[in-house]
Amino acid sequence: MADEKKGTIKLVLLRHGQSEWNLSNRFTGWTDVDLTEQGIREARQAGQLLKAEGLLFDIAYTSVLKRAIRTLWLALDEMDQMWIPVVRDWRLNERHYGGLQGLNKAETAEKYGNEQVLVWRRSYDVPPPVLDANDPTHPRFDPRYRKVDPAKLPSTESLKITLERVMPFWHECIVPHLKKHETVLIAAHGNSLRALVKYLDGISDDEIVELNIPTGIPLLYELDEDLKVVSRGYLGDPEAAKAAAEAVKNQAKAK
Ligand SMILES: O=C(O)[C@@H](CO)OP(=O)(O)O
Repeated sequence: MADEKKGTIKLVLLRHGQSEWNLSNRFTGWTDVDLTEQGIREARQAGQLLKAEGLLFDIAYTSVLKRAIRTLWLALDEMDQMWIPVVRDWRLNERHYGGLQGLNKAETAEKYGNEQVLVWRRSYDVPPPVLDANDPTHPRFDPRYRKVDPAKLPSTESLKITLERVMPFWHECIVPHLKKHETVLIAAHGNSLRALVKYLDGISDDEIVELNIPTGIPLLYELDEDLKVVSRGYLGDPEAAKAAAEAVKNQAKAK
């Protein structure tokens, strides 16, 4: 239900709650791990914050990975809005982490150095090492992607490559709803959301290195008619959001 036509347009970006591989500190990417107990609590708390904000969503979008899908369900459940239309699309998936998927982040930093790992994790256009196309975990063997053009299925992705698949989905599928003044919720992942935030906030390729998105804290945008950002901010305690983003940043440091 559109908010008053003259008011700002509301968009919420929500990173999934803590996943099993966030807990074990492993590069996750397209690996379909579930939420931990803490992740479930985070998703429910996110729903409570959205409820307290009085948001009534018209449509929600998520990836085809269960940590984001379940986060969306739990948040919608808290708001008693499980009835809204939900679109799942692979283009909102986490960035594909290539050959790093499954490796422990701190151990990888010990082996290759903090700087190399920072480049792999946060540089704009340097992709991590590729995942062998014959590796059984390659997306081309996963039935959920059977209708995706195999040429589009990644073996690794930089943030730039991620952005290049997220943005067409944004323009084709999400923008038309925002233009109708609908209130939109996107439950996705650290790096697919970094790509969107980079675009919305006009963050440069260099500055994006510093941006980390915490799990399970809704980021509310208010947009004008041209979908330019009027305001943005995490719901709830701003200090908690800052501390959680700092913790994400420090996950991949050698001990
Ligand atoms: O492992 C991943 O897929 C992502 C998100 O958890 O990690 P990072 O924050 O290191 O990009």
